[in-house]
Amino acid sequence: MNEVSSTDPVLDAILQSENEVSDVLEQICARTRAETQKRASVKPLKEIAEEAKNKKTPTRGFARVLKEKMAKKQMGLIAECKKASPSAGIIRQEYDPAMIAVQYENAGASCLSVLTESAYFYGNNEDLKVAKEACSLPVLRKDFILEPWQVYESRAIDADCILIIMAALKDQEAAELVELATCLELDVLVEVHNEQELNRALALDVSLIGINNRNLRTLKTDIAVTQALAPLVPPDRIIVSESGLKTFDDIHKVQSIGASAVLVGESLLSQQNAGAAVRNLLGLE
Ligand SMILES: O=C(O)c1ccccc1NCC(=O)[C@H](O)[C@H](O)COP(=O)(O)O
Repeated sequence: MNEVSSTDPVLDAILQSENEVSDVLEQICARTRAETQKRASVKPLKEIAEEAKNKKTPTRGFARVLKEKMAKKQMGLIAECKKASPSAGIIRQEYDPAMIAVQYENAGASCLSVLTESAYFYGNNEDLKVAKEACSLPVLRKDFILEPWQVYESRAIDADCILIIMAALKDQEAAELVELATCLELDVLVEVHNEQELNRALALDVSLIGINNRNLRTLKTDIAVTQALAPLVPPDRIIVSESGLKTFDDIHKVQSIGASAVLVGESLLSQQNAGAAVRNLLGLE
């Protein structure tokens, strides 16, 4: 779905190479690294680190809210804002993340997820800022976090939580990003798709384990991934089942096998009324 062209020679080279790489995750990560390098040349690490450290407002406690839901045996819903995705194409032609955030919150979502990746999801940092300002929910910055620069940036743009994708990182890189995020009071959702990634994730000092039902190489979703991996997660971690969840039955299924929260985007956003979609999904109407 990558329709974006650039006037930057480094990005142009990446765009050209993307056509030769079949793996979507690799393509997104290559582009994200190039973008981050470019942005870091405009705003050096020292400067973005200062911005992050100077943030006076505390984060909203993303993991805390999900823990509270879990303690009450209620399913936590992380409701996602995104204009588009590689698998779905454009989901919302008229995309208003602030309005969607309000609808999600009023309908009973526990947390928000906002895509900030631009080339494949048509998101940006402003989307996160306006969505956060419009509601009182804690917000996950949904992006491909590969560099410390992006962790500082996440705090600087007022994210409460970041996503770490094990398939995109080496163990040491993941551990360093988690440590930095924790120092900046950001929560971390660590995403896995198979047993090997899960074992690597469990070695990290994080409470939120995201089991992605989507294979990021083929883009296909299958709830059987949560079914297979959830029993391997120790009870002191919070399981978030992610992607491809559409119905109350799906939610019930993953809850019955140990998921305490779900991350849902496309099935909510593809309905006209995102609030009604949340209530239906949670079995509230
Ligand atoms: O959704 C994609 O096509 C995709 C492609 C490549 C990397 C990540 C991708 N999605 C990210 C996600 O995991 C979802 O945004 C999230 O879990 C919500 O999934 P859904 O409810 O299926 O929109």
